[in-house]
Order: sequence, then C-alpha cells, then structure tokens
Amino acid sequence: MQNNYMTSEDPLDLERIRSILIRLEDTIIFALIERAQFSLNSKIYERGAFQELKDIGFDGSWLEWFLKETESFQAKARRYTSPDEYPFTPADQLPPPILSGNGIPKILFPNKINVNPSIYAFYTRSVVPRITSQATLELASVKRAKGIVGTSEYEDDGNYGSTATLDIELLQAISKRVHYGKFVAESKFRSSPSTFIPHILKPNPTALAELITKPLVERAVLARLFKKASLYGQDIGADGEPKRVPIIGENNEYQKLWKLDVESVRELFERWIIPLTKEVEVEYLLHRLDGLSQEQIDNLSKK
Ligand SMILES: C=C(O[C@@H]1C=C(C(=O)O)C=C[C@H]1O)C(=O)O
Repeated sequence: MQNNYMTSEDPLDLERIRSILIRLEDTIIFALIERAQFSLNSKIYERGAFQELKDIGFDGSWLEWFLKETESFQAKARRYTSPDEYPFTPADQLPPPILSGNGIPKILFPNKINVNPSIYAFYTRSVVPRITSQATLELASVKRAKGIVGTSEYEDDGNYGSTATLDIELLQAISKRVHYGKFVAESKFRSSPSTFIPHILKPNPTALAELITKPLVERAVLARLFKKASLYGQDIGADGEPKRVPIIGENNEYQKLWKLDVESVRELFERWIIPLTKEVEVEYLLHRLDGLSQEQIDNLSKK
C-alpha cells in the first residue's frame, strides 16, 4: 500500500491510512537503529556551538543548519506542496518550488497546522538522549581507557554530519506519521459529519478528542511496535544467529545483544507520537468548518 495520491485507491479510506501509519513504524524503527549507533553529540543541538557557522552568518544549531540546507533543496523540488510533508525550517526562510503546482488533488480541508516545533523539541530533548545512551556509555569507556576523563569523556564522537543526516531522516518520518493525523481526521469527519459538527461549532476539543480516540487501535499499535522493535532490534551476527554475551557471575547464562533499546520505541509512540497525532486530529477538526456558509454546514450535517 503506497501513499501515492495519484492511484485510484480512495486516499481517505481509514484502513488504507492505517496501513500507511503501520509502514511508517518500520521507517521510524530502522532510523532509530541507525541513530543509536552514534553518541548523543549534544553539540549539534546547541545554538552557536560552532564558530564556523557563525562565521557564515548562521546563528542556529548545527542540526538547524542541516535542516535549512536540506529543506531548501527539498522546497525547490516542491516537497512541501505535498499534504503529508511539512518543513521544520520556518516557511518564510525557504525558497519557492521551481515547478508550479504538484498535481495532487486537494484531499484535505485547507489548514495551516504544523506541529514540527513540538516534534523537534521532544526529539532532541527526550528521544535522542534515550536511544543513544548505550553508544554514549561505550564511547565514554573507550575514552576513559585513553585517559580522557571528565565532561569531554562523554557524548561526543565527532560524527556531526552522519548524526545530523540521521536526525533529519527521523524527524521527517516522525513528522509525516504525526501529520497523517489530518487524513485520519478528515476520514473520520466524512464518515459522519453530523457527529462532529456540534463540537466544532461550539468548539469542544475534549469531545472531539473522545470522538477520534480508538483505544483498541492504540493498544494494537503499541503491542505491534514492541514486537517489531524486538525483532528488528536484535543484533544478528555474520553466522545468522543473534549475538549474545555471557552474563557475568551466571554460569552458562547468556544475554542477547540489541541494536536498540526496545522499550524506548514503545515509549516514543506512547508518550509522544500517538498523543501528537491526536492533537493534530483535534486541531484539524476545530478548523474543519472555517469559512463555510451556514448552508454548506447544513448540507454537511445532512450527510
Ligand atoms: C490514528 C488514529 O487515531 C487515533 C490515534 C492513533 C495513533 O496515533 O496510532 C490510534 C488510534 C486513535 O486513537 C486511528 O484511528 O487510526
């Protein structure tokens, strides 16, 4: 199942949308595995940490610079005219597309929702420190063995380019997953406009949140993620068997090696991705009738 809006499949079919969300789980897990190879490299998230960037007139962080450069190119190639791609760089700092239009039929109700500032904040402050803690600890012990101790013992392996590239992959995948909430909301709205309309006119975000929440679907998402992360996160050796190390102090007991902290994947979805997806859904619905005439609203209510 593809998110190609030019196919004949109904882009607002909820099962189709859910299958896209499921596929994005894989993209996110594999990108997390890649990022977890590197240390935290906290310097790339600090504004003004690189004199070289200040020298070229850029005040932000290394990652913000990477985002701006990457997204400038992508904006020219009209990435951000697609209804499921949103930039992290403020839109007024990006160039216009060199091709006009995108040929994608208008599927969503016009809206300006972009929750990327929230995604950027939780990703850099909570997610990265958590998933890189193993690599960061390993680096610290290597550095200690070389006599490097104290603050410079931690965090920094110098791979700023690779790290930022992987961060962008992850940020974009998470952003797409979360903003897909717009499609979910449009689909749910169209299946029964009259259920939603009173709570949009009165604005009642709590009632809207209750209407869009599907606890069984969420539970299935989390259970599936735990399984996927446990499968994909195993470190398989050249012999095709999972790598394992003896447990110190236990005779003949072994422990598997992981490329990723499995529980952290579930937590990422439980604490951040699912709640933000739902926030996007509610925000989208709150503005779903903006600019419509009473007659248009009445017609929708009758559906
Ligand atoms: C995305 C949906 O809406 C809500 C958000 C979910 C999620 O982010 O995984 C899951 C179920 C719903 O509570 C959906 O119904 O599929």
